[in-house]
Amino acid sequence: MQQHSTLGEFIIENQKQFKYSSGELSRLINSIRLAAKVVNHEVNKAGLVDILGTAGDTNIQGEDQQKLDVYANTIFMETLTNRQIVCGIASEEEDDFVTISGNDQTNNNKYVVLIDPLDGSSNIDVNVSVGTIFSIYRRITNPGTPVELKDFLQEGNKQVAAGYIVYGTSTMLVFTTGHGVNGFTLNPAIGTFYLSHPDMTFPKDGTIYSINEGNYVHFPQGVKDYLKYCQMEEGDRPYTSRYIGSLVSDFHRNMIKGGIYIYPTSSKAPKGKLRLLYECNPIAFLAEQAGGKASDGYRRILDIKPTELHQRVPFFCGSINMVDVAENFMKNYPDDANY
Ligand SMILES: O=P(O)(O)OC[C@H]1O[C@](O)(COP(=O)(O)O)[C@@H](O)[C@@H]1O
Ligand SMILES: [Mg+2]
Ligand SMILES: [Mg+2]
Repeated sequence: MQQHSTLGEFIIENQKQFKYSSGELSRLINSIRLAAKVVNHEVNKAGLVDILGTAGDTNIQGEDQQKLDVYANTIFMETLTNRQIVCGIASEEEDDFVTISGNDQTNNNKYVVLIDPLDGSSNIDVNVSVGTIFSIYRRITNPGTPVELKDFLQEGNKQVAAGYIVYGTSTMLVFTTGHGVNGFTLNPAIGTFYLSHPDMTFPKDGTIYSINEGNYVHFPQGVKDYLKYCQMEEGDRPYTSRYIGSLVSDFHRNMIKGGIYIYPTSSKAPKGKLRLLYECNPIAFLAEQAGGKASDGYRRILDIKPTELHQRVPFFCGSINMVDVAENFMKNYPDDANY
């Protein structure tokens, strides 16, 4: 007999904790749960169906869209649109934000969602775990009026909820509404998410670092110095290098075991690679809610004022003591703070 509470039960039990709890946020998280199950079903049989490889188009960031990027985007967009629970959606795979309006062209809903439908796209074809990342804000324009860009360009510290789904050895949905972080594992036999990881907490320290060292020559000096520190024979070092190449999966492992993930600027990617609004902000919110830390090497990610929908920022995220040490190396090169 299943002892764990289900995600549905957890949402009902904790709804009163949700900011402005009127049931709308619960319905929204429930819809994300539904879309996650549909995408999970397709991910699991990738290789048997025509879902591998590129879709033939590029997104606004010039990346070749994978078929699963497009599929996951369609499922999340349709699921959230059809249920009339959001007033706008921004996605990695959509050039501009999408306004969801009712039959009367207005929308009285309070929330906007920003989403990375499929994270870790380079791993889809090689059967390595991938994910979905979501971030939820309360709109700042008045309900009933058209949604505007400013509803999406809010600082990360204004998020009302954020989370990810990892499609790995098991499928998990991990999220926060600002009251800690909880993880739910999908029981594929009955299609139900169960609370398997209550109150997830980032170990203050760890011995894992995650970075694409293939870009080493392009890294800022502060990052090179930190990597040398990680690899020195001293105390609990050298640390172990682990890099899956899916932000969600690397973050998930580091949150459980302790570790740091870094995607810095480089001469190839002057502003870094990861997108502030639907990758860094939601992951940073989760990290902080679990007792970890997230910055761009200098500033708290959640305090960065966004200026563009698809803007990129450098990302340092993980165990608080490890991020502190990495930042101390970056501080030696203050000019690199102006990326
Ligand atoms: O291959 P690289 O340059 O190391 O980049 C890997 C990083 O890029 C990403 O794949 C970017 O996300 P998308 O796959 O959603 O575009 C991260 O998940 C991952 O951490
Ligand atoms: Mg991504
Ligand atoms: Mg993506």
